[in-house]
Amino acid sequence: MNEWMNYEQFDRQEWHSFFPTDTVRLSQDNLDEIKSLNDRISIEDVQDVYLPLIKLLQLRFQNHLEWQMQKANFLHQKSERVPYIIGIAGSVAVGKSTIARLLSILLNKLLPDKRVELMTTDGFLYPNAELKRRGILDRKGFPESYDMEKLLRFMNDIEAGKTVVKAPTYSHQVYDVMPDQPLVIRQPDILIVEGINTLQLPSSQQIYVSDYFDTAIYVDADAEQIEKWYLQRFGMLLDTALTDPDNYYYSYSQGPREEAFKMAKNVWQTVDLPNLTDYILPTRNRANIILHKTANHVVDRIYLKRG
Ligand SMILES: Nc1ncnc2c1ncn2[C@@H]1O[C@H](COP(=O)(O)OP(=O)(O)OP(=O)(O)O)[C@@H](O)[C@H]1O
Ligand SMILES: CC(C)(CO)[C@@H](O)C(=O)NCCC(=O)O
Repeated sequence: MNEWMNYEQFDRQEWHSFFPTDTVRLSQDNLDEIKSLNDRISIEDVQDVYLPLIKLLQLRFQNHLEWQMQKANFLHQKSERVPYIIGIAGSVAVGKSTIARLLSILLNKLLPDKRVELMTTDGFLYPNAELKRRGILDRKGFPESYDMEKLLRFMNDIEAGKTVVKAPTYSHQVYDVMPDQPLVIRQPDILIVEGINTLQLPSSQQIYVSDYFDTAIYVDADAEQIEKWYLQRFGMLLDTALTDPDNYYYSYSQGPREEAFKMAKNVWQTVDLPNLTDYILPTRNRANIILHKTANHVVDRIYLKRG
C-alpha cells in the first residue's frame, strides 16, 4: 500500500501561500536569536516553511484549549491546565533539536503570554556505565538503550500538570547523560519533546510516548544527506574538543583528521544508519506533519496527515 495515501503533500510555494508571512514582522531581536541558534538557518525557510507551520500549530493549540474546556464541562470537572505537547522525531543528526529550538523561538514570538518549554529524550538514555553492563554500548540510540518507563512516567507527570517535573539531560560533548544537571520544567502551556524514539512503541509497554502528543512532526531526509550532516556536525564537535581534554572527542581531535572521520563514518554506517532504517523510519507515518529536507537543510516538501 502507498504509505503516503493518508497525507496531503505540498511544495514550499503552496505551503507558504497558506500563510503569507508579510503579516508577521520578525524583529531584529528575533532574527538575531535565530542566527545565534544556527547562523545557517535561512530566513527564507523561516518565512516559507516555519511561520506557516507555527500558524498551523497555533490553530491546533487553540483547538486543544477549547477541547479541554468542553471536556471539563461535559465531565462536570474544573478545567485544568493541560499542556499542549508537540513531538519531533527523525534520524540522528537530521536537525530535530535545531527545529525544536526554532519552533520555540517562533512560538514565543507569536504567543508571548504562553510558557513554551523544550526537552530532548536523549537524557533518558541509560548512562554509558549501564549500557556497558548490559553489553549494548554500541547500540546507543536503539530502542533498548532508553529507559522508556522513566520517559513514559515523565510524560504522564507533564500531562497531569505536576508543578515541577525534572528531565535528565544528555551531553554530546561528554557522550553521556548528565545526572547532576536535570532540566526543570514548570507547568508549560506548550512542551516540545524532541528525540529519535518519540514515535516508537516501547518494548514490553502498551503506551506510545506519542500517545501524549497533540501534534507529532517527523523530520525526513535521504540517508545520504543525513550522513553528510552527521559528519559535518562531527567536524564541529572535533573543533570544540581540540582544547578540552574532558571532551569525549578530545583524543580523536589530537590525531589525524582523516582517521577521526573514518571512525565517525563507521559509527554512522554501523550504528545510526541501521537505527534509522530499522527503527526510526518505520515510525514516520505516525506523524501528523512530515517535513522533508534536501541539501543544506532546505525544506522542499511538507506532508500533512488527512483527518
Ligand atoms: N536548518 C538548518 N540549517 C543549517 N544547519 C542545520 C539546520 N538544522 C540542523 N543543522 C545542522 O545539522 C546538524 C544536526 O542538527 P541537530 O543537532 O539539530 O540534529 P538532531 O536531529 O537534533 O541530532 P541528534 O539526534 O543527534 O541530537 C548540526 O550540525 C546542525 O547545526
Ligand atoms: C544521543 C543519540 C543516540 C541521539 O541523539 C546520538 O546522537 C548518538 O550518540 N548515537 C550513538 C552513535 C553515535 O555516536 O553517533
